This record gives sequence, C-alpha cells and structure tokens, in this order.
Amino acid sequence: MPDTPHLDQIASPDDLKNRNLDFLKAVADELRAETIDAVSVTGGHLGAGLGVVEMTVALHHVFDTPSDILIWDVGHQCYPHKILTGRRDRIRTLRQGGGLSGFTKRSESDYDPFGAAHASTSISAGLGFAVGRDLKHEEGRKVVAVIGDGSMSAGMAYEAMNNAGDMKKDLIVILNDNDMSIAPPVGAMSHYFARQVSSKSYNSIRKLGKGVAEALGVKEHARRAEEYLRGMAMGGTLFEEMGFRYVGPIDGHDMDQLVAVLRNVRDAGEGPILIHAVTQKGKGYAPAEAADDKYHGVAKFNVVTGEQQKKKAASPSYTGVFANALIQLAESDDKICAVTGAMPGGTGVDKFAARFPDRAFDVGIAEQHAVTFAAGLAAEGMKPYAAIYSTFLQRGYDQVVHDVAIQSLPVRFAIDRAGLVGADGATHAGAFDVGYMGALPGMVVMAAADEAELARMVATANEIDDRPSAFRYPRGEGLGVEIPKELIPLEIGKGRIVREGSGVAILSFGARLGEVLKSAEELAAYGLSPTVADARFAKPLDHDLIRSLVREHEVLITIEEGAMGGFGAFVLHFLAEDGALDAGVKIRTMTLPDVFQDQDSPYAMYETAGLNAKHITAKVLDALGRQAEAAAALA
Ligand SMILES: Cc1ncc(C[n+]2csc(CCOP(=O)(O)OP(=O)(O)O)c2C)c(N)n1
Ligand SMILES: CC(=O)[C@@H](O)[C@H](O)COP(=O)(O)O
Ligand SMILES: [Mg+2]
Repeated sequence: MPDTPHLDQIASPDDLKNRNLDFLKAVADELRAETIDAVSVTGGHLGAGLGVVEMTVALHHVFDTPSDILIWDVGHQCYPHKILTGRRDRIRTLRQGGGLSGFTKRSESDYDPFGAAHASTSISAGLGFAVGRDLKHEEGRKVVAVIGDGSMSAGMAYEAMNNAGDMKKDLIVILNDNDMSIAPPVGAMSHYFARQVSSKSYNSIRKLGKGVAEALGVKEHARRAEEYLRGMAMGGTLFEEMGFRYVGPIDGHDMDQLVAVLRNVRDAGEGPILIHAVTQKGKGYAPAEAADDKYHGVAKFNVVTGEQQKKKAASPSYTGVFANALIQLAESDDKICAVTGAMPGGTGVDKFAARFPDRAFDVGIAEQHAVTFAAGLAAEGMKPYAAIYSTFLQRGYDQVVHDVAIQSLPVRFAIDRAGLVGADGATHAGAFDVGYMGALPGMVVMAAADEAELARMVATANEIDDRPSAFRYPRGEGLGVEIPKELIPLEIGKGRIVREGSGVAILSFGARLGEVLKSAEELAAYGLSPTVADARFAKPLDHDLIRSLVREHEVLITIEEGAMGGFGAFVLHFLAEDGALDAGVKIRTMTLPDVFQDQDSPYAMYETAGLNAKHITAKVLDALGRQAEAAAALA
C-alpha cells in the first residue's frame, strides 16, 4: 500500500479547499499511487484515470461539488474522483460483485450527478443541468463536463455544442485531449486537436500560464481574470465558431496552470467555455506510459513490473474466431469490408485491418455513422460487416431501421459482447439486441452456440445478399470446439437437434447451450432425458422444429442470453398464432431478468439471472410439477 499522508487528510472534496498548490500537488502524487495500487488488485480502466489525476484534484479544489455539477464523460477515468469523494475505503472493490461500479453512477454517490459508461453524453447532460439550474434560479452553481478527445468523435458531442453555443448558458466543457481513444484516435477532428496543440502558441502559453498563475493569486479580480482568459484564447477556433469561448491548450498536468485557469473560468461569467487541456494517458506509471494501449483496460497486475495476470486462454475468443473467419472469407471475396466504431481490438477488426488495410474502417466512436456508412457500402455492392458490441449498437438503432432494414440493404451485423459481460456491468450488457433486431421485417437474426457455429454464421451472413443479417456471440473464450476448415453456410431459418431425448425439450438460442447440455446430464439423476435443440435463428424461426418439439414433448423450455421480448417471445408468439397454446402445452421461457444487473463475474451474473445449468434443471422439474425436487436442485 502506498504511503499517503496528504491523501489521508482528504475525507471529501471539502478537505481540498483552502489548500496551497504544494499540498494539492502532493495529494495528486499520492492519489496517482493509490489509483495504481487499487487497480493492481481489481483490474479495470487505468490509463484514462492516470491522465486526469491533477485535473481531478484541481476540479474538486476549485469547484463546490456536489452542488456544482461535475460530469465525467464515459466515466472510465473516474477512479481518482471516487477516491476523493468518500469512496476510498471501497476502492479495492471496483468492478467486483457488490463493489463500486467502474463508472460514475448516480445511486453510488451525490458526487456522481450523472451516470455514464457509453461515450459522448456529458455535454448534452451538462447543458440539461445548466438549463435546469437557470430555470430554478440557482445561477451561482457551475456545471462542468469533462470529455475526452476520443469521445469528441461522436455526433452527440456536436449536437450538444451546437445547442449549447446557441443557448449561451453558463457551462464549462473540458476537452481532455490525451491523443488516444482506446486505440489511436481517428478522424479529422483528432488532427484538428493535434494542430491546436502543436501550434507555437501552446509553448508560449505554457510559460505564460505559469507566470500569470503565480501573479494572479486566488483573489484576483474579474477584470484581470478576463484579460488572462483572452490571452489564453487562440481565436478563430471551431469551438468559438460554435459559440464557445476557447481557452488553451493548457497543460493538464500542471497544477499551477490548472488551478489558475479553472478559477478564472469559474469566475468568468456567462456563456459556454471550452478548456482544451492536454494530458497523457497513463501518466506517471512507466509501464502504462510505455504500452501501446496506455493500460486503457487491464487485468490485475504487479505494480513493480506492470506485468498483468492475464489468464492463459484455453480456447480462442469468439472475437478472434469472428476475425479469422472473416479474413478467411475475404481472401476469396474482395467485396467483404469490416467496420468498427473505435473498437478495433475489441471486435477483432484490427486483425482484419492488418490483412486488408483498404477494406477495414475505424470510424471513431460513431455507431450511428458506422451503421449508415455500412449501408452506403452495401448499396454500392460491397459486403460490409459492421462489428459492433451489442450495447453500443443500441446507439445506431434508427440507422439500423431507417437506413438498413427499410431498404433491405445487406449489411452484416457482427454483434459482439452479446449477453452479460461481467465487470463492466449493466451499461455494457448485451441484453436487448435479439428483441430490437428481431422486431425488424426482413432481418435475419442468428446466435452462435459455440465458436464453430460462429464461424459458420460469418459465412452464412456472407451469402445473404438481399437483406440485412445479424449474428451475436458473447465476450470471452469459446468452448474449445474444433472450427471447420471449410466454412459451410447454414440453411437459413433451420435449427438443429443436438441431443435426442423425450418428455422435455430445451430449445437454446446462443451460447447457453453449454449450460443446457450440463443440465441435461443433471436431469438424468431425476430420471429425465431431455431433447436439446439449438435454434440457431431467432428470425426466421424454424417453425417445423418448434412444432415438432411441442408435438413430441410434454414440456418446452426456451433459453437465451438476452432480455425478455427476444427469442422466447418470438417462439411464444408463433405458437400462439399456430394454435399450439390452445392445447395447453407447457412452455417456459428463460431470459435475463427484468432488472439492470450490477457488475460481477459473468458466471455470478448468470447465477443471479437464473440461467445456469442448475436453474435449467429446476425449471424443467418445476414445469413437470416436481416443485420439491426443483427447490432441491437450486439448493
Ligand atoms: C458509445 C460508445 N462506444 C464505444 C465505447 C467504448 N469506449 C470506451 S472509452 C473509449 C475511448 C474514449 O476515448 P477518450 O474519450 O479520448 O478517453 P480516454 O480513454 O482517452 O481518456 C471507447 C471507444 C463507449 N464507451 N461508448
Ligand atoms: C469503457 C469501455 O466502454 C470499454 O473500455 C469497455 O470496457 C471495453 O470492454 P471489453 O473489455 O469487453 O472490450
Ligand atoms: Mg483520449
């Protein structure tokens, strides 16, 4: 544990008030050490937090949080903020079951006025707070939104600035420019920020900033503050064109400069202001600074060496299987393209890009654009695979409906991180895609039961050229099954029987199949031998398979790694319309529960969700009227 005599004096941000700069700098140093130490035992997002340590201390010193509103965009950089705002004693529970969230969360603290985890929401939310404040005539309260350069690639940020610049509300936006997203940043705006930073004025302002900060002092009056601000502003920036006053670039690790600038901005009066702060992701921890990803997201690690305790994977990841299958197909099909929204590593598009650089596109944190861009590619006769996490595809849903589905354009949606993802919690759960994709006329919706199925689904989607298709697969490793060398496409809308049995049928959609097969073994002890089927498709549904399962069994259970309103609902709808329900057939649908589940290990989350083998066993017994045995199976 680090030695932290200054940080020990900070129970809340109040303890940062009336402190001198030397004290604040000492707190920052200790806060950085404490953050590194905590993440070394929990794993999590490290690089982003290390880049805002000084900014976090300065913000809580200058502003009167939580009365003043401080919003962290994404929230993955908020661990130092959590340590300063009364959560230090629980910081080593970050991202663990029952512990602190890895993001800002309203229910966790008054110092988290707005929850996040998806990018680029902070300016919109901040403007909402500012307008609400003014409507309540509480004009003295300040609103600050801190947004990263990567998150400034999303349309939402500009929609918010467009609105804020026009409304002229008192709102402070800090552009935390570390020249990194998860991967290197992309896009013209990223080049624009770089030009601002590399301009000569930055260097002179750095020197000037220190001098002026020393000269100004805490109680300097407003006129001097205004002059200082004007001296810092570079003039003619895009932000100024949008109605913001622009301050910077400033050194986001220089406490003297930060405190002086924040104070002046705080006291500068009406209207939106943007402070351009240049920071370094991973700052102050050599292994993070040296790493390509700046330790964006890490496993537990050794603080001295920086070595991460990554578990050796027994099988390839689903993501890797997707990437390899796509590359294999693209070797002989030059129409195949891959699109990612700032997640090249997470989706495997980086592998595809290494092989086919001209056919891989990282469009930034811009899922809406990613979907419509893919629609344009498809309309031009290309075969785009939009590889997007289930949770982030939510942001592009109108584009899926309006730009893709209504026009029957053959965009292939590779939906990664389907189902529960573990430590990232509710904000990142891939819970809803089966329902929202399956609702769309013409859409083909598949889910992979294992990695071999996934590889074949990639090939199946390649053949679907007259309408959109989607295939979903979970985070993490596959089951270790062999992947066929030749990727034979599946027959559209046809499932498969995996295990012949009688009495009970379990129809699985997606990667719960492993748990279903475990349950089938358990059920032998109860004298039962269920039929197990893999639906493969939620749309079109395999009507023949479902009819035969119902006809030949007393009980039908459906199971999926998704929210209600998905596969089970589609099956029930079909059976109701088909008249099967009139005959009193016993059907149960197993889905994620109707709650937003907090973070835990994926296994524990599925345990809470009631979707592991023992729950399936209990569900079968319960449906058969064997309640006592069902309860015992759960014990
Ligand atoms: C809508 C959305 N898409 C993708 C992500 C995944 N994501 C999380 S952080 C991040 C990079 C953010 O970069 P930046 O805002 O510059 O913050 P930094 O990590 O550099 O501090 C991305 C792409 C997300 N959280 N939300
Ligand atoms: C904050 C964020 O959205 C990403 O960093 C996310 O945590 C990555 O998740 P994976 O680890 O599943 O790629
Ligand atoms: Mg960044």
